[in-house]
Amino acid sequence: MICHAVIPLKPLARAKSRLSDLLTPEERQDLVRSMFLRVLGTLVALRSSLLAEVWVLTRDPEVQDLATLHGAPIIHDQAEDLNAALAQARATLEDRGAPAMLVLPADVPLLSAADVATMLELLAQTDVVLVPDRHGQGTNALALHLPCRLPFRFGSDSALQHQAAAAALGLRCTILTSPTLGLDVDDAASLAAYRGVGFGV
Ligand SMILES: Nc1nc2c(ncn2[C@@H]2O[C@H](COP(=O)(O)OP(=O)(O)OP(=O)(O)O)[C@@H](O)[C@H]2O)c(=O)[nH]1
Ligand SMILES: C=C(OP(=O)(O)O)C(=O)O
Repeated sequence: MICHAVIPLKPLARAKSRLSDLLTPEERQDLVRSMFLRVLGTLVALRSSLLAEVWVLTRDPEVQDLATLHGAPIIHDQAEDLNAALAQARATLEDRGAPAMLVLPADVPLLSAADVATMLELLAQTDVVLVPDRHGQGTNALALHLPCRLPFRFGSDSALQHQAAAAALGLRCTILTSPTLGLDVDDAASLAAYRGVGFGV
């Protein structure tokens, strides 16, 4: 399954606001930048094998420069929020005839090549693959065949929201739990877990 990965990233200066009590603005930006580069590095290493392309969805000029340094094309985020930005990115991929889309946020730094391979293996047998966060509530990754009408429902309880939206469209949704991809760093506990494995500011 040749797939296009999309990494959405909001402006660094606004990222990880939930960590503002713990980290200074500079520490937050360093954390987000380092996590993004880990995710980007993992994915660009899979181009020409599992992935046809790795796109970075952002409006932040620094993030665009980092993506370009890694040979990743930009989708300039012109939307109001994450779900609208992902819909914009999906339209771009569909216009290019991409057969599948893999959404991987920039805050899942333990992402492994095996995670990507497993998601794409599962996608060959289903309509949607969803990786929930470690609590089973958020959505840490989503793989779709294109074209696809599934609405993006990132936000609170998004794992259930995406499953319900898939069911409403008659789409089969396969859940993949992963100890690596299941960790998104967005609060004190997940930051401690990330630091516990030897990373993170
Ligand atoms: N391009 C783009 N990416 C976004 C947008 N909103 C969130 N993201 C990214 O989507 C991923 C998951 O979002 P969150 O977990 O909410 O991350 P966050 O917004 O930095 O965290 P908080 O500010 O604490 O809510 C992260 O990589 C964000 O940078 C958006 O409007 N546009
Ligand atoms: C946007 C999401 O991430 P978080 O829950 O970390 O905000 C989500 O899981 O839908």
